[in-house]
Amino acid sequence: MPLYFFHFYYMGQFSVKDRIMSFKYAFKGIYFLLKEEHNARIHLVASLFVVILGFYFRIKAAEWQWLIFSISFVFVVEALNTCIENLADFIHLDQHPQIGKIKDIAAAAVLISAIGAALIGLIIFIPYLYDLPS
Ligand SMILES: Nc1ncnc2c1ncn2[C@@H]1O[C@H](COP(=O)(O)OP(=O)(O)OP(=O)(O)O)[C@@H](O)[C@H]1O
Repeated sequence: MPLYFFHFYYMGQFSVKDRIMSFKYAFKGIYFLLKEEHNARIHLVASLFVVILGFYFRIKAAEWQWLIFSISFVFVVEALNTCIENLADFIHLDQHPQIGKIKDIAAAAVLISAIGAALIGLIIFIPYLYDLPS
């Protein structure tokens, strides 16, 4: 019997219903993120503003690609940061220097992604704002 047969056997039956449910859970995750994380809401407002600006200046396809990538990247990092914070609180609700360090490093990841996104935004929009060749 080929090895991959056992692999698929142990994975269980493929189910369209289960796949649809996994989408539902993921959307629930987006709902939790926007409901509980103020930073995610700020990012949403900033993203909408930048998208409106993109349409206003009719930016190029390659510029949209960078914009979409940086917007989604910050959301991804924010979601992972929220997971880490929730897990840390679940494991150890009391104050602990190690938990503090873990949360600080997770917050650093969000900050780094946000700085990167802001720089990409500036590189795209400054030429449009000052009518420079982009
Ligand atoms: N259990 C803990 N032990 C030690 N320090 C902690 C603990 N919980 C939080 N801290 C410190 O407080 C900071 C803020 O933690 P908190 O969980 O409030 O995140 P937050 O500021 O609400 O983050 P976000 O804005 O992403 O929701 C952490 O980065 C960490 O330095």
